[in-house]
Amino acid sequence: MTEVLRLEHVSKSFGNKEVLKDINFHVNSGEIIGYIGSNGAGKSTTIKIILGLIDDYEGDVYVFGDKVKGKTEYKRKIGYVPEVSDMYDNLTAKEYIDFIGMLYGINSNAAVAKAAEMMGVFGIQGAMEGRIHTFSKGMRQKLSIVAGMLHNPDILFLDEPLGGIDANSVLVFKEIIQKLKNKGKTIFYSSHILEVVEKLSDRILLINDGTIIIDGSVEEVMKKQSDTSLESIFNDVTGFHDHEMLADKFVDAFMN
Ligand SMILES: Nc1ncnc2c1ncn2[C@@H]1O[C@H](COP(=O)(O)OP(=O)(O)OP(=O)(O)O)[C@@H](O)[C@H]1O
Repeated sequence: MTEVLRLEHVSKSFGNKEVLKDINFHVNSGEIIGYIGSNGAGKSTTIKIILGLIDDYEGDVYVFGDKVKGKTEYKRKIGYVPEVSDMYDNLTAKEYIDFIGMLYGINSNAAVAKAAEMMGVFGIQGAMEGRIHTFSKGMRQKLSIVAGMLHNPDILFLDEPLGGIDANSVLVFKEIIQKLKNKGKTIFYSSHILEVVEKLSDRILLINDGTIIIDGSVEEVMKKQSDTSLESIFNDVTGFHDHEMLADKFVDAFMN
């Protein structure tokens, strides 16, 4: 097993708001990491720092042992499927894939042929000539997945990747993740759908208010917390027990 990613004492503030507070973890090849936390906990900020989209942070990020601050070459080893993709809506899928291929130095015909095969797996091969602004939410997300994986990255960051994707393609996607793991790829999976995270992940990283409060295998974490599901662990460690009261409050307001 090779160490592919390490964060050492990473902290980040926006103005006087401390969003990440001394984050430390490392990840090995072939691991599927479920990165979870409440809204605003700091998940996307962590991922953006690793991707080099935010570079004014404290501490260090290492990818394959090299410090990445200020560097770009390492980005070829990383794939990113964002939660909301900034696609160029007026392009066709083919033009978009061509553009992504160009960014990674993949020849146009090879990029389009590879994408067509991957899109076919998700049942959207017919969309290649369509303009992205005409796509459904799920079609956009499938194209985003294909685009993020086109360059055969070693580490894949998936931020809520299943949004809008139909149940059959979700099944295929979960299999793909397992098979990529078996090929030694590392998957960093961030999602609020905890049933999926629980099933997919080898290891859970739970960030709360900018601090990693859980780091361990799903079994270890459940044993330690004496809980039976990731959802109840999440509720417990984030100190949330008010769902019934809050639902009553909402319904009361609704009925008034
Ligand atoms: N560019 C920015 N400027 C100011 N504050 C920011 C910026 N980006 C993020 N934040 C703040 O940092 C905190 C963490 O945000 P982040 O997007 O990392 O959370 P998250 O865990 O990904 O949340 P979610 O689950 O809702 O996607 C939030 O309070 C957010 O308002």
